[in-house]
Amino acid sequence: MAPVPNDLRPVVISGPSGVGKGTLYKLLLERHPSIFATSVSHTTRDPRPGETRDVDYYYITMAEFEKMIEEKAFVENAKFGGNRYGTSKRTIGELTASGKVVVLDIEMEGVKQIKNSHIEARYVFIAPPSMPVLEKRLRGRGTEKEESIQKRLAQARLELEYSETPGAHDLIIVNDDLETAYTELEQFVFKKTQEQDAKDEGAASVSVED
Ligand SMILES: Nc1ncnc2c1ncn2[C@@H]1O[C@H](COP(=O)(O)OP(=O)(O)OP(=O)(O)O)[C@@H](O)[C@H]1O
Repeated sequence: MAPVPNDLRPVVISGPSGVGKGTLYKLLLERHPSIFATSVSHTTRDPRPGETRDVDYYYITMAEFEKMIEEKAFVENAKFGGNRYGTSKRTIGELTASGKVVVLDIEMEGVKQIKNSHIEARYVFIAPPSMPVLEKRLRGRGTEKEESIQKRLAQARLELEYSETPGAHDLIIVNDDLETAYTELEQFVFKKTQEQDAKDEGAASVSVED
């Protein structure tokens, strides 16, 4: 039977491009589909062939997007190639209220925004074993041109620097061996909160006295 998580706070996964965030994120959702959920983002870009409205994205106009920013409806939002993307507080709130643990795959600026939005969340940073290994994975994936690889490696250095800021993340996982990294992630997300630990200890001592 699938374990039940004690902590429903969203899990924000970040780390440099090519480090394996997407791979770890997908494993978590595949192995525990009834526990974890992805949050559907809002975007101003048009749907691509094969995408489904309200499943892949909530497609909205630029005016609607700007209104949502004004209303502080997003925990984070970003612009890529002229299009805007955002994660809404409401989407996260509804999923959490339905008992799911929301997992977010977010880049560094988004992580900083989520922290400023003051939502309760847990922050996991995925680090590469080394820069040469990261470069090898980026090249091995075969999805990037040379210029894009260099850009991603430069950004990776900034992300690694940020990960060294005390308190920036609750956990840093070095993704060397995939299954080992996955186990660390799983253990972290199923960990009890300190309050639950204290409550359980209290309950245990009562039963001992009984
Ligand atoms: N522990 C690992 N050992 C070896 N290869 C790995 C490991 N984890 C992931 N990979 C491989 O590294 C490549 C990059 O992984 P992935 O696409 O998940 O990275 P990402 O961090 O999500 O990148 P992006 O932010 O660009 O989407 C993939 O080809 C993946 O199969």
